[in-house]
Amino acid sequence: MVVAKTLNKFSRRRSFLALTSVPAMSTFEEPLGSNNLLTIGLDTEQSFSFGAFTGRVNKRAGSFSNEGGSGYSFRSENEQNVRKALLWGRQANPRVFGTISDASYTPHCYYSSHCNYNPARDVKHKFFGTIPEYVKIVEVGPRDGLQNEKEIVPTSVKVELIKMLVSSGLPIVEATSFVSPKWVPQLADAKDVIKAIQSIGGARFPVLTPNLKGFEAAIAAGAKEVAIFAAASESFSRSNINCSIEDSLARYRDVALAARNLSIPVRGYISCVVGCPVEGAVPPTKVAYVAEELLNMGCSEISLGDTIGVGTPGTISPMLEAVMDVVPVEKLAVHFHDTYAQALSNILVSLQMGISTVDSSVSGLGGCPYAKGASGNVATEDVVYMLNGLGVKTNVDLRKLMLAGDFICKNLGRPSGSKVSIALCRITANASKL
Ligand SMILES: CC(C)(COP(=O)([O-])OP(=O)([O-])OC[C@H]1O[C@@H](n2cnc3c(N)ncnc32)[C@H](O)[C@@H]1OP(=O)([O-])[O-])[C@@H](O)C(=O)NCCC(=O)NCCSC(=O)C[C@@](C)(O)CC(=O)[O-]
Repeated sequence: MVVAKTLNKFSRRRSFLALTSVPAMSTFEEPLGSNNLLTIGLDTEQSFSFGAFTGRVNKRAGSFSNEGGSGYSFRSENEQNVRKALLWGRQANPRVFGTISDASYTPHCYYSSHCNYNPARDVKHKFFGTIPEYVKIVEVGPRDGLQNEKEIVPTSVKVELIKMLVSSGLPIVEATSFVSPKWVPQLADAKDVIKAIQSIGGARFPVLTPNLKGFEAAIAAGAKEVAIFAAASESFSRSNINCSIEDSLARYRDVALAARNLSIPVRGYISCVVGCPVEGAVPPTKVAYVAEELLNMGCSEISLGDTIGVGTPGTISPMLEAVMDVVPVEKLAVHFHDTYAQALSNILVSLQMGISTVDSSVSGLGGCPYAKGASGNVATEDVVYMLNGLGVKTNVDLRKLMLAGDFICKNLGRPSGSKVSIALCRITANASKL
């Protein structure tokens, strides 16, 4: 009810960007949007290749035979059978925690379809017409994702991860934090990380700075953007940064002023925007208060963090509504942890309310050291998949992103926290058995 009311209000108040065109599904890892389901089978010829094997699709059986010997690819005149073989074949197969390699998960593995007439567009417009055409994804894996890791991740691995994330098309990769190494030992190499990524072009690399000391160290190392992090809960503020909300805002005013003098953009975070591990529910008015303070001190963007992942669309939407009364929607970002599997629903409702910046972490890495029980951030792969399904542009290449996820998961010795990544690895493994 609250959500519906909120959305109606937004529909009336804002001139939303309509999704006038739906991009053709160009790769088989793309989700099936409603438009595709209704227009399946429109193509005349499809091809699918995996390295060096060539086979032919048996239309009736939905399988294919090797015809090229040395090759590994197949071509079909009938999209429907290929799609069935690839997309539904996974259901019959056992659970596979496949790993991705350049050879098996290859850029030249493709599957195309073109939709000429799309009767689903009206439906899409009705329910999703308020969603922005482009969403900026802020990748927080190297910072939020790793800060809680017990085993120290080598600097070289962090740097390689950042490179891979940038090469997937992510425009912003939060690289590290200039915080006390006694508090967050994992990020004690912040200076080295920033120095090592200086030559990487094509993305921005903000870093967290809790005070002037951190800010000065970050700038000296070569950081060109910083983020400050307040909380909407008094208890969390004290456990995270060892001071009250008011004291933190005073510190951050100093940081923001120093940043302005150097023309350094400052992002502001607010943690515990709907719930706090100590205090429980957090009222939207408190979040709005901190957001306004951060805006007034000069933050160019304010990221609203559901640190312990307890929010649902029912609590996220009134919180957003309160914040939007004091901060322009284009300056807001959402930052959801997925503890209760609510993150994608919360992102969807945020997009419907006009938010166009979403934080996420590759492979769902993460958790705050000062929020007991908080699990990882929403996985970037899952966010990209959902946005692809909605026809929203991100400019992120899902395959390259999955390679980055695979790289860091192997280094951490654990499976991916991205459901999309796990599912697509299964498809790849199945396809390679065909
Ligand atoms: C904020 C402080 C520094 C206060 O820490 P403190 O102990 O209150 O500070 P202090 O001023 O008393 O200094 C104590 C020692 O720390 C040093 N120090 C002081 N500042 C720095 C600095 N910048 N860099 C390096 N060293 C520093 C300082 O020099 C001194 O060293 P000593 O004399 O004992 O050798 C500390 O509490 C801290 O570092 N906390 C880390 C908090 C953190 O990183 N939390 C995780 C990130 S926030 C988050 O994850 C939430 C978010 C953003 O993702 C959104 C969401 O999910 O909701």
